[in-house]
Amino acid sequence: MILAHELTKSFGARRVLRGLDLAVEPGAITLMVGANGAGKTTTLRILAGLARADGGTVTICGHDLEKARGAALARMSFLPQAPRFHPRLTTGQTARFYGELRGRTRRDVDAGLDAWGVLEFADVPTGKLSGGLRQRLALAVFALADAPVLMLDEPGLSLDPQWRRSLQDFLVNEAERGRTILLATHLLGEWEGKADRCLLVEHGRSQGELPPDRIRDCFPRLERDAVPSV
Ligand SMILES: Nc1ncnc2c1ncn2[C@@H]1O[C@H](COP(=O)(O)OP(=O)(O)OP(=O)(O)O)[C@@H](O)[C@H]1O
Repeated sequence: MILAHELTKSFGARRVLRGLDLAVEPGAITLMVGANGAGKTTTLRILAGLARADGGTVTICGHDLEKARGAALARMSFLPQAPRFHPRLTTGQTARFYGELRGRTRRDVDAGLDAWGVLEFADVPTGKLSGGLRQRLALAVFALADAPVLMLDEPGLSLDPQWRRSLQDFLVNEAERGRTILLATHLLGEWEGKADRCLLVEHGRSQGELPPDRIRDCFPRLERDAVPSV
């Protein structure tokens, strides 16, 4: 379970989060949608412990992210919007590094690379992978954590339709296993009818929920940019 209460964050004079609350339940896929600049990435980075909020609290599976940081971080896996790896390390070296951090065997790592179709690139430096292949490596690393809380920032953008479908199947299955899944996306059509909940973020605040089977109809303004005023 992910709980956030009254999150605030500013970059200089720009107030990006203005008291954002959210509660994300286990056993479901919860989308976070909103216009460009609404604050989705900022929220996810705070929830993942990569950025500090100016105010508010975050709890991951009952562990306060400030007071019990290690316990909270150990229960989550985060896929950033543009994952970056050391360009000279190979796909296999990269996955094994993260696998070791999470206590996975070499066999688990290879199975993960295979599941995401990148085992055949195990000896290729990550700097030479295409964008989609790099994203599939990132997904393999993300999945290796086998964490109860999964957070993803626009995971499908660089994937071809077949792998976007595989990603969806993976997340539906993880939700059925009881994982807590929070995913920021603009690919609304793909998730209609697949996600369980859809949280709307506008101008750094939660603005309620959209029906998960009619997301596009309910929020046509997502087509436009809407950068919050300072
Ligand atoms: N490091 C930063 N320094 C300054 N401003 C930032 C920084 N990171 C984000 N912002 C600003 O915060 C606002 C929210 O950005 P954020 O990336 O959270 O939005 P988003 O909802 O994820 O948008 P998108 O849909 O375009 O990915 C934007 O106005 C952005 O320019």
